[in-house]
Amino acid sequence: MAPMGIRLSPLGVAVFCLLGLGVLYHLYSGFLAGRISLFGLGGEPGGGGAAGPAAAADGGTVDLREMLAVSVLAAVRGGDEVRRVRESNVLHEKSKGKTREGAEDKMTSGDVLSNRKMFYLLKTAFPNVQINTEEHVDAADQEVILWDRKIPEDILKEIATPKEVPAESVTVWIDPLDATQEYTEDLRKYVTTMVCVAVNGKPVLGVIHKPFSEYTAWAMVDGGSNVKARTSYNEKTPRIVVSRSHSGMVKQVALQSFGNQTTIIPAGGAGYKVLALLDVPDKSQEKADLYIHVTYIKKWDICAGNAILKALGGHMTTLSGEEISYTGSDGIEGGLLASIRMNHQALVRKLPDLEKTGHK
Ligand SMILES: Nc1ncnc2c1ncn2[C@@H]1O[C@H](COP(=O)(O)O)[C@@H](OP(=O)(O)O)[C@H]1O
Ligand SMILES: [Mg+2]
Repeated sequence: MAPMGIRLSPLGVAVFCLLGLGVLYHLYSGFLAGRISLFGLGGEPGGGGAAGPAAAADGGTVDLREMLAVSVLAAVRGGDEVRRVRESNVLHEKSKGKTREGAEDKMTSGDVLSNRKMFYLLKTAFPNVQINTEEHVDAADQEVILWDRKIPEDILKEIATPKEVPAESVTVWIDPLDATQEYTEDLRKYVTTMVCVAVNGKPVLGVIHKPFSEYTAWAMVDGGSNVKARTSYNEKTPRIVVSRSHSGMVKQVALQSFGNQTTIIPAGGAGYKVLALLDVPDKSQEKADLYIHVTYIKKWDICAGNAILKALGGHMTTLSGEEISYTGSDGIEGGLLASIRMNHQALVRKLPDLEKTGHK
């Protein structure tokens, strides 16, 4: 029975309902915004759970062992995209512009889709760390890729304890498809996906994955690795692996420094060329004693290889022997020299000064 003396005005009911809807909308949009910031680009960490952000659990620190585990997974998942696109034969090849030397800087669906998987897997697991990646990340096309936080046995076996560092000291470098030029030419053996973690600009862990042979090399400085150096290298007349598509004057530089007996091996991909210096079981992998590059190159191309070489006692420096800092600008100007189990500084002394000789 309706209470006596109270009349419900239709206008009052409508205003009341609208107010109610407003309150509900406010609450719900706040909740949604919270979810988006959790998984979004650089949002504040929150929540927990199996796949919750690592930094939140430990007051702004991240465990490098966990970062290694998720980096391996990211390289493999990115590699699955790279392989899938290549096998579909629909690459949607585009030019991003030209390099300084005038070569086409190419991009394909393989680069874009691999980048999306790798970036969001790492960003979801570690929302507080800086991630620099070769390809543009489309914020309108976000993907939440949960990680189960399981560290694979081979990593646990090599690295027994967690290695915490402040999240703000970390810079991650992703190359979702190294050797894009060769990928478009269907030269599959050169193609890799790479992840590198630098701490205060120093490369500390690297992952290089070959999607077409499903081989993955990883190493952490002062941690462990699943790859090692070969037992011997030819320092006197080295086999030198160099770029086949961004070579500049590298052949002249190599022959001038190490003599005409030197064998030059042109190859695609900076990841492939670092693996050429190591003891890699993959049959499609050529072997070399040194890796030299003379033109400009980007840090996502070289950071993972630098970290792996460093972890195994090798070196990657500019041609004048300077260490490379993996913060700040995207690229390096001074060329590259990579070696392992050799006197690196003695090799540097054999090289000409590129600025003076104009051999870039
Ligand atoms: N002069 C240059 N300018 C820009 N990028 C360069 C470069 N030389 C090499 N690179 C990049 O470094 C990687 C290895 O090069 P190369 O195969 O010639 O040795 C390639 O990366 P991506 O394939 O990821 O673009 C290539 O584009
Ligand atoms: Mg690339």
